[in-house]
Amino acid sequence: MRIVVTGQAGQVVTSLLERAGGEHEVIALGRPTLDLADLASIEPALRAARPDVVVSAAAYTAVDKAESEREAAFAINGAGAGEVARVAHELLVPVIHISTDYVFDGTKPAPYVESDPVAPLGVYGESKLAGEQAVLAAHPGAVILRTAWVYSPFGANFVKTMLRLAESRDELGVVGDQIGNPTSALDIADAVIAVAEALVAHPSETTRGVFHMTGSGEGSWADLAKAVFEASAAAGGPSAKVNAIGTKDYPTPAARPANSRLECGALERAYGVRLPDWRQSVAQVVARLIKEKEQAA
Ligand SMILES: NC(=O)C1=CN([C@@H]2O[C@H](COP(=O)(O)OP(=O)(O)OC[C@H]3O[C@@H](n4cnc5c(N)ncnc54)[C@H](OP(=O)(O)O)[C@@H]3O)[C@@H](O)[C@H]2O)C=CC1
Ligand SMILES: Cc1cn([C@H]2C[C@H](O)[C@@H](COP(=O)(O)OP(=O)(O)O[C@H]3O[C@@H](C)C(=O)[C@@H](O)[C@H]3O)O2)c(=O)[nH]c1=O
Ligand SMILES: [Mg+2]
Repeated sequence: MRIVVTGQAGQVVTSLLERAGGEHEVIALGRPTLDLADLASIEPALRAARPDVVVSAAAYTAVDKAESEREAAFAINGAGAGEVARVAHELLVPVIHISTDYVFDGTKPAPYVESDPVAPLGVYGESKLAGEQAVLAAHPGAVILRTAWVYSPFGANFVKTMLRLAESRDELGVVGDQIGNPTSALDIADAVIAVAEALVAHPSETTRGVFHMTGSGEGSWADLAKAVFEASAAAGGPSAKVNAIGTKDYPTPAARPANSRLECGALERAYGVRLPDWRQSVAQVVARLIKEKEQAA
């Protein structure tokens, strides 16, 4: 199977390249060949790559910066994502589009299901919601996978930020009143490949639409930071004391949902896919990061 994925060095695209193994071919299409902000670049790039399935993983992901770059966020996450889906439909191949927990406002006192009303708090979430709508309008057979709190050995993410901060600080204040489901991009890659295999092998037996897909188990950002330092200390890496603080004590340009938890049972029922427990995956990623850093030194 030829999996064509948007983006070049992002966490999910890099994880797909690593996890596809010898079994599937993964072709990563990034700028300048495929630029989501340049709609005319998308069709020729996707056509030339001859996909069996398209994974739409590239996005404008700078949550705070998006507040002052609304146009760029909407061009990339809204119109760009819609064009990727339109071309996939024209090429008669399935599209798997990655979206986010930030489409919700976080006021629900329980994990969100797919049919819950969306109400993004910031520009990033609004632009990703516009993308979901554009993708579904352009490709009626699209599968949208909403994930959350993504970390990996690659790119920029909260886990790597915590390890970097611990190099120079003994204590860190981390918000304890936003809860969600930390998700390893490597686990996302395994799940996306499984969904892609089903879509390509048994298209008529698959359910399409929106699915939630996060790591199993929940926690706050402070819990995630603590898990990072536990794993880091065990592997001989840096650690810091985590002080759980309130959202009000960590002001940011973009508001974030207090409850980001996503209920993922529908994906398991439709595709038999369930992601591992987040603590186990965090420990694996942190151990790898520490080991790679030692080897590089
Ligand atoms: N990170 C997270 O915590 C979460 C992410 N998501 C979603 O998951 C998906 C993957 O995220 P993740 O891998 O973490 O993203 P990253 O922030 O790691 O990488 C973003 C990717 O998008 C690419 N990109 C950005 N702008 C453009 C553009 N104009 N044209 C083409 N490519 C572009 C980047 O390109 P380049 O390789 O050139 O830098 C990069 O490959 C996204 O859709 C995101 O919205 C959902 C929930 C949580
Ligand atoms: C670095 C840092 C962050 N925080 C807080 C700020 C924020 O509330 C929370 C997470 O901060 P970040 O900016 O790393 O995370 P953020 O960029 O909001 O992460 C989001 O990215 C997008 C792309 C998504 O789709 C979401 O699912 C989510 O993963 O932690 C602290 O409390 N202390 C700290 O030292
Ligand atoms: Mg960030």
